Amino acid sequence: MIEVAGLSKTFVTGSGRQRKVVPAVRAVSWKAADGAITGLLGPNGAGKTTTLRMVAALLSPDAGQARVDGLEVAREPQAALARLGVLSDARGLYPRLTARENIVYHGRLQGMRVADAVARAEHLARVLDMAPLLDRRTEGFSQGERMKTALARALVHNPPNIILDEPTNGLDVLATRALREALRRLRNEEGKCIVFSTHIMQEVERLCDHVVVIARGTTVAQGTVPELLARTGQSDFEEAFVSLAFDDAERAAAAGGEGAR
Ligand SMILES: Nc1ncnc2c1ncn2[C@@H]1O[C@H](COP(=O)(O)OP(=O)(O)OP(=O)(O)O)[C@@H](O)[C@H]1O
Repeated sequence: MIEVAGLSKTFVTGSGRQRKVVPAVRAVSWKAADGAITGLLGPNGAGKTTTLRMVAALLSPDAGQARVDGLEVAREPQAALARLGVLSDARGLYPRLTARENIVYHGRLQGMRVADAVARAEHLARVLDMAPLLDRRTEGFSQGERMKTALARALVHNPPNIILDEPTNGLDVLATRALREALRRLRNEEGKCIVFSTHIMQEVERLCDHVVVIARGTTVAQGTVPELLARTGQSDFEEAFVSLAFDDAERAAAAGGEGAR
């Protein structure tokens, strides 16, 4: 289970007249259950990546906590990360190593024995339907092949929790479907707690058991897709999202832009 409570982060860039204060995440709170897929849905710049980076101990929060299976990430990062798989958008594979070597190497970094990491790579190759890739160098892999390899690498230590930052970025329709299928399997067969960020409504509708809508750095709504539809009185999820995530001025500006084209 992943739990975020009152999480906040402000970035300060530049100095003097160039000084800018960006409140990226403001008191964000949500819970992601085991055996469920939770989607963080928000427009560009809403604070999704910053939130997930705090969950992954890559950034420290100014206030609030992120907990992984009850372990506070900022206080016990190693124990929390042992229970967390992280797939960031930078896939960061070693091109000269095969997919198997990339996965096993990551397992070694996680403190696994070689034999265990090798066995786990084989298992994940079956679950993620990527066995033919295992002995190829990752140099030249397609986006979808890279994504599968990176996902296997993130899962090598068999973490009960997984976070993925915009995992379908750059994937074509078949690779996106394959990823969705893989995430469903990890939820249904292994009971994982899965959290992913996206700004794509269809992905959320097709995949998510729970949706957290983030806008302007804060949580504006959460629930199932039918609950969010009922709450906004909409039958179309895109309309529901727009009414939750944008204020009147933003909606009017977007409508003006559409009319002008
Ligand atoms: N290292 C940083 N320094 C300064 N500002 C930052 C930094 N990282 C993020 N921000 C700002 O924080 C805000 C939230 O960014 P974030 O990347 O978390 O949004 P996001 O919801 O993931 O957006 P997207 O869907 O566009 O990736 C943005 O205004 C962004 O410019």
